[in-house]
Amino acid sequence: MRSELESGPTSTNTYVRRAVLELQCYTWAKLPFSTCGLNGKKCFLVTFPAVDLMPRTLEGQITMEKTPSYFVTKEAPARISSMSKGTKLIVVVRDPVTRAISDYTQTLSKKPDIPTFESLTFKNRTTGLIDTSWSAIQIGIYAKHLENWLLYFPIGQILFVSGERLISDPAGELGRVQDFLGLKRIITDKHFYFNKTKGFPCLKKAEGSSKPHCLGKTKGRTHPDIDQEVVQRLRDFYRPFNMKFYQMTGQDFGWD
Ligand SMILES: Nc1ncnc2c1ncn2[C@@H]1O[C@H](COP(=O)(O)OS(=O)(=O)O)[C@@H](OP(=O)(O)O)[C@H]1O
Repeated sequence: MRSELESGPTSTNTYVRRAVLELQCYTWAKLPFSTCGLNGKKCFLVTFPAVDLMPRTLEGQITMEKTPSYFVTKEAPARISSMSKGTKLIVVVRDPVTRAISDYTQTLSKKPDIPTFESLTFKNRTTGLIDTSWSAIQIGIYAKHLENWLLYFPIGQILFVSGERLISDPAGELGRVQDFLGLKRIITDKHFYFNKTKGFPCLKKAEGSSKPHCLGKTKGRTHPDIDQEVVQRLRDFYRPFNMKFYQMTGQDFGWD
């Protein structure tokens, strides 16, 4: 079985699915590698007994699975590697400060009573000590998570997609994804238009339809205003980790 795993915005998955339109594409958007206690293929099959019933991935087909939390799940690399060492991994990353605020905004939309972003950020506001145990902060330490993956996968088997460029140059970024997956470049500039109201690119035509397709209502939520001193403190906190991440991936994401 040849499989690809993707961690990051759901819509990237949608775009990739369009890129593999001519191929058969299965998507299992569940958590087989992060939630069950067993290893590798066994773990996958326990969570997905139906996998046995599915046709095998044949030449010319791609099997995809998409779960954002894999990238930060300690057990995921070993489990995935033990199921299929050749799995290609795609991770969408964005500025960790914006990511933290976005994460907080999403939680706030579900639980309006949570404390402020500023109070959750610090262990001690006076000393400026950041609370790295808060998941919104912890997830953005990409270099640390990547170290864990590199114990099981070579760096060339992981593609890092820039969340920022996915907005400013979707076709360019999707071009990299198509190349990485060994696909013909089907998705190009002509498939997108920029929707100013949404602030995101949209597909001119949705899959199997003649109508445009934009991101859903829950994407691109307005972020709350955060105290600029706190934002600066977070920028300082992430800088060394970002630099290490650029070094490890050989890509400058331009987050400073
Ligand atoms: N295509 C594309 N390009 C750039 N950015 C994108 C894209 N799709 C989703 N997003 C942004 O990613 C944030 C989380 O999105 P998702 O809800 O899809 O992620 S998740 O799969 O639920 O984790 C969310 O961030 P916020 O805008 O801060 O809420 C999305 O807007």
